[in-house]
Amino acid sequence: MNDYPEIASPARTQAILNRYRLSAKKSLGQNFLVDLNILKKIVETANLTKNDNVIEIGPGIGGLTEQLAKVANQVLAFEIDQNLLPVLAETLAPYDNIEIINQDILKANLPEIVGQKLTPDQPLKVVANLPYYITTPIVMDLLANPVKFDSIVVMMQKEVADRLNAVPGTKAYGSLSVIVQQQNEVEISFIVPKTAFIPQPKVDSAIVRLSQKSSGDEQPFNHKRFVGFVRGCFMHQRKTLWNNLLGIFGKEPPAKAHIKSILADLAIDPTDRPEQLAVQQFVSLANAFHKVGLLN
Ligand SMILES: C[S@@+](CC[C@H](N)C(=O)[O-])C[C@H]1O[C@@H](n2cnc3c(N)ncnc32)[C@H](O)[C@@H]1O
Repeated sequence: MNDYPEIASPARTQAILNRYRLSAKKSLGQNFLVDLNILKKIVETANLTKNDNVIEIGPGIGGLTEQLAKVANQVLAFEIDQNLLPVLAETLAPYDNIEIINQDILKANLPEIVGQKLTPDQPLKVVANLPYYITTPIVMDLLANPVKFDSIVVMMQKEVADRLNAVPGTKAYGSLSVIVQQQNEVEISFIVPKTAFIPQPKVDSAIVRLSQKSSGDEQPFNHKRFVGFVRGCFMHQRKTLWNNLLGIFGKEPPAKAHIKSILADLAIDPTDRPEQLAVQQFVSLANAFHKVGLLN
C-alpha cells in the first residue's frame, strides 16, 4: 500500500519528531512504540479482519494506526494533541480508511460519533496503546459506554494490568479487578519491555485483552451503581467489610440491621476484608442492598 518504511521504526519516529520539532509530551503520556514486531503482535491479538471497525485511542504519530488500517475496514482514531495532526496527515496519507478525531476520548460522545461514522452491523473493536496517566478512567468509560465493543485490546502499565487480572486474596485485587472482571474475561496477552518505546517509560507494559463474558451469572441491577458500591466497599481496604458497609450506608438502625441480615443471608463473614470476596459476591451484595432500598 505504501513505499515508505513503516512509521514505527526508531529511526523514522525520531526523524519525524525532529522534522516537526516535536518532543514527546510527558503530560499526555506520549511514549511512542517503535518495535514493529510488537505492533504486529498487538494487531494479531486483536484478531482483526477486513470486516472489523476499530477505535484507537491516542494514535500519536500513527505507528499502530498504520498497522490497524492494513487489516481492518475502518479506523477511527481519537487524538487529543493538536500538534500531532499535521504529522498524522503526513504519515497516514497513504491510507483512505483512517479518520483522526481531534478530541479528548474522555469527553467524546462515542455513541454519536460511532453512529455517524461507522456502519452499525460490523464488529467494533478497541485497539490502543493507552496514555498511562488516564488508563483507568479510559477503561472504566469504555466498559460503561452504551457503545458495545466486541473486544478491547489495550496496552497499559504492567502494574495496572495485574490489577485488572488479579484474583481474590491478593494485594493487587481491588475495585478495578471486580468491576472489570464482572463483565469481562481478562487476559494478559504479553509483556512489552520499556525499551520498545521512544521515549522509554519507567516501567514495563502489558497487552491486555478484554472480551465480554457470556455467562449466565447474576448481573448487577445497575452498572453505575454497582461501580459506586464496589468502590465504597474498597474505600478502606484494611478495614473489615462490615466497617466499609457502615461507611457506605451509615450506622443508623435500619441500615445496620439490613447489613447484618444481608451478610448473614449471603453467608459472608462481616470480619472479612473486601479483598477476600469473589466478584459474584459483590454482585449479590449490591443487588440485596438494592432490594431493601438502601442502594438505588
Ligand atoms: C502511549 S501514546 C501512544 C501513541 C501511539 N499510538 C503509539 O503506540 O506509538 C498515547 C497517545 O494518547 C494521546 N492522548 C493522551 N491523552 C488523550 C486523551 N485524553 N484523548 C485522546 N488521546 C490522548 C497522546 O497524545 C498520545 O498520542
